Amino acid sequence: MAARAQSQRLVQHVCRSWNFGAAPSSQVSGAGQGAAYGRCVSAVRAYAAAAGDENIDVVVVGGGPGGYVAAIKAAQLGFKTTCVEKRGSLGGTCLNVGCIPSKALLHSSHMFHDAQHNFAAHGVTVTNVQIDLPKMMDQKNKAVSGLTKGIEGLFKKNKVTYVKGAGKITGPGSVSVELLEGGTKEIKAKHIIIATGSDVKSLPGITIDEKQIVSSTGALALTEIPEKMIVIGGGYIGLEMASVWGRLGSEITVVEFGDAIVPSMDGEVRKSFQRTLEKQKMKFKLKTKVSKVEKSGTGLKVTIEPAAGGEATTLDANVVLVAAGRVPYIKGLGLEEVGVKVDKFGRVEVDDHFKTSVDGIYAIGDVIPGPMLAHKAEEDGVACVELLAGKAGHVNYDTVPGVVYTHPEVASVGKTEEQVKAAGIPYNVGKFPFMANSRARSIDDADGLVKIIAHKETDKVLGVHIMGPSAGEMIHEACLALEYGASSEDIARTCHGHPTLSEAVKEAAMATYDKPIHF
Ligand SMILES: Cc1cc2nc3c(=O)[nH]c(=O)nc-3n(C[C@H](O)[C@H](O)[C@H](O)COP(=O)(O)OP(=O)(O)OC[C@H]3O[C@@H](n4cnc5c(N)ncnc54)[C@H](O)[C@@H]3O)c2cc1C
Ligand SMILES: NC(=O)c1ccc[n+]([C@@H]2O[C@H](COP(=O)([O-])OP(=O)(O)OC[C@H]3O[C@@H](n4cnc5c(N)ncnc54)[C@H](O)[C@@H]3O)[C@@H](O)[C@H]2O)c1
Repeated sequence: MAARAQSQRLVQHVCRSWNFGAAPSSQVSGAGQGAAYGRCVSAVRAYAAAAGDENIDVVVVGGGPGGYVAAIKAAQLGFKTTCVEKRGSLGGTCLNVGCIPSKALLHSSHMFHDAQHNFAAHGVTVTNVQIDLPKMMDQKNKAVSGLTKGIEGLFKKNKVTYVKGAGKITGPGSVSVELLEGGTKEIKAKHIIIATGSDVKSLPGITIDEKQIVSSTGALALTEIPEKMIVIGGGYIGLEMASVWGRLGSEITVVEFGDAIVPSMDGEVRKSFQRTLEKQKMKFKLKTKVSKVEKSGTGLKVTIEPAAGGEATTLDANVVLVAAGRVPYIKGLGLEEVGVKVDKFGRVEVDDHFKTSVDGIYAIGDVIPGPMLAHKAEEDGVACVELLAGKAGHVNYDTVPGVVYTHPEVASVGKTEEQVKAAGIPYNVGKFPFMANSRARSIDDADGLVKIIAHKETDKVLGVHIMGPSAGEMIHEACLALEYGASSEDIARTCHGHPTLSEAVKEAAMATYDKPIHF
């Protein structure tokens, strides 16, 4: 605040001394003079902006979960920090067009579906359940704007300078920002952190218009419920958005190139998950690719063919969602000019201290290798600035959980059974179904299981996979177990509250090294 007031006084002083009149608000002496003063203020401000900020310790390019968390942590560690973001709001993909709006719509659509199909079994009768889509979207937008503004508040609280504009690295220690309000700003800093995230992977022959042929961004803002929706890609985005629109009444077909949905998931859990989604009326076309999407009247004609090649067929749809993965976003950053190396997938190459190939330039989050997840980006951000501060920052990518927020949710951490087998590690498996869990039965939401994989000789937990209600909340005791090198017996002998869904984790652990009680 003091710096701002000081610069305000400086601008007034320069304009008065240049005889452009007085500040119109304080000493009004004619419209002409006021306008001249205004022009002078703008000119001096533009000059000051172009002259730039010196003596910055850390400049973070990108204000997503990686970038904004890195900026806050850097400021907390005593670095003079600036964060450059070109979107016009903080929070990146996650808060604006990713995690948050998708979870808002998943929750709203789940409530609608529950009211229609599940309330009656609990003796709650509701008739004529309706969807007010604009209101549903309003609630989503409110959640997004509240959270993005909250980050601006955190920046103020932690004294992070927020520069709105597109940053380009012009050399080690130099970032030139094309300001959203016009003009440019030069920033000189000791350390530059690239946190520019990722963007939708486009597919040949398919042009996204964000109305009928949409990426996740368009799928989060449809103004009508499509009668038929084709989802290209049976991964995280595909299945979450398919759940949203399927629950609201769309007929869903998921076209997946691979021979299974969510390829990173444990095979047994994935099979069970697919069966559950099929019960929810989702249709799957595996080992299939979409080669073309054309407009046909008011709808779309979608050409599909076997992934391995073969005869093409067509499907009709009102909306096609392209959800075949995301790619790192480095457009306009000037990486090639400054010599920052990227790998063949376009990811910025970093060492285990987040250092790029150029001294003083670091990278974190979706733009570097590793799972493209918000919590991983945040951990990268914290570890990166801790290392800059001479501390021991580290992220263990083997214990980053993955959660698909469908219903039931699927959450996992560590190795799948396939991975353990392929690595030739001797192992035990323990499983426990939610059908045998008293809490799941009492709330009539018992689809799914907990599966634990532990080393056969040491009993050390290697992987935990949960499909069930609130799996995304339950997975964290497994993350802790993996972080601390716990055994399945450690989990089993830990007292769990009753009746809770988490007791299924305890029982699965009992089944891993011994026997469960309730199954
Ligand atoms: C629909 C959807 C749902 C998702 N749901 C989840 C979920 O539930 N859980 C989860 O963990 N992950 C989820 N993700 C993934 C998650 O959003 C990303 O992993 C996370 O946002 C990555 O954070 P980041 O900071 O690396 O990048 P981003 O969040 O992409 O942020 C990068 C920011 O940098 C800005 N930027 C880019 N270039 C420049 C430049 N030159 N100058 C200034 N600014 C620039 C961009 O505008 C952007 O705001 C989801 C993604 C999508 C698309
Ligand atoms: N809940 C969450 O944490 C969450 C939610 C959404 C997104 N995300 C993140 O965003 C990233 C992107 O999500 P996504 O679902 O787009 O990617 P994804 O990698 O999860 O899934 C993409 C799927 O598309 C398939 N595919 C690829 N090319 C294809 C083609 N031509 N035709 C048909 N199928 C094809 C792949 O085999 C894969 O199954 C994810 O990697 C994830 O990290 C996370």
